[in-house]
Amino acid sequence: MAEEKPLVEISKGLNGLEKIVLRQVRGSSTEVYLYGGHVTSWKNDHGEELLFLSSKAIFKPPKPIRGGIPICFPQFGGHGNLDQHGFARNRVWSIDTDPPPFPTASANKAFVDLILKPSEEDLKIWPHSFEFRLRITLGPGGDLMLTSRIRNTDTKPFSFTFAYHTYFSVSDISEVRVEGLETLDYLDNLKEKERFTEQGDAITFESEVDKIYLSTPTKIAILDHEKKRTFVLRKDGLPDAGKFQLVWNPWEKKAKSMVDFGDDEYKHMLCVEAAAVEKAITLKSGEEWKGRLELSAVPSSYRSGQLDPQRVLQG
Ligand SMILES: O=P(O)(O)OC[C@H]1O[C@@H](O)[C@H](O)[C@@H](O)[C@@H]1O
Repeated sequence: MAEEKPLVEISKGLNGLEKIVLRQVRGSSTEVYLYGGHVTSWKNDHGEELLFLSSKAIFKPPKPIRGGIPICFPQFGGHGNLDQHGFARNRVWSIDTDPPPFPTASANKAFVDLILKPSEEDLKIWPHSFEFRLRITLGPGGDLMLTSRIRNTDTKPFSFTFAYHTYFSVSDISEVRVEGLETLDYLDNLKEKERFTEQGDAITFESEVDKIYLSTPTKIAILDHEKKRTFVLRKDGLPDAGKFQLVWNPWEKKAKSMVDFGDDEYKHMLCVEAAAVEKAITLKSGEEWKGRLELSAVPSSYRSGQLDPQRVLQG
């Protein structure tokens, strides 16, 4: 019998938008829309969804998709003249059929390479030529990796901010802890970016949160007690970017004000975003920046004390 191989399929998604489905032999899968270069689904070997996608998400340009992993580029949030979070998340990307060599081995991995180049219209609002290559990889064990390679193809330098705006699916936000950010300094977006220091143990949630943590470690864990699941987030090669981590949950009031978000859905999501925000990245002509995010979901028996979160962080 032929050996089973990971699969890469192109199909039509919602509203006829093109999507790519990556499947691993043990059952994990991920879906990526060309619209936004946007990962909308990531399932483990048991077919359980690991990312949050709003039931009210609007899969129609120019509205970005609510949930999954939006790519914020060339501007994070309102830090500039562009629309919130830049335009990469609401442009149609292409499949990159001839990507430059990739340093890591691809054996047994399912992956797809996407590319975004600015259109004439984009150049009017952000006058810099670039090539943004995004590789999305599903490892044999179901780990999801996103690698961004952004090249300045212009004659002049440019600067940008960036984020992987990852929406995780959680059973109940009040049962969730984030480990790895405790005792760090953060800027509070809800208090005009005033700087505070996180006190005490792991981060828990009981109201709206919109914080930019500074000088964060390369590994962070999200513990979902009810689901007995721990997400481990690793970021590599994000030299400056790796120092920032955003944590966002709109909570009840803001949720109600968002057209593409269910009133109660804030209970089932948490955004923990690897980002380059406070200090923009500058690329000279011909230079390339690379930022990688790796996500894994492991069963945790944290409640019964079998899994020490510190081991997850340091291991
Ligand atoms: O509604 P958007 O544009 O997708 O943004 C969602 C949120 O994204 C977060 O990253 C920001 O810190 C929040 O301030 C913002 O509300």
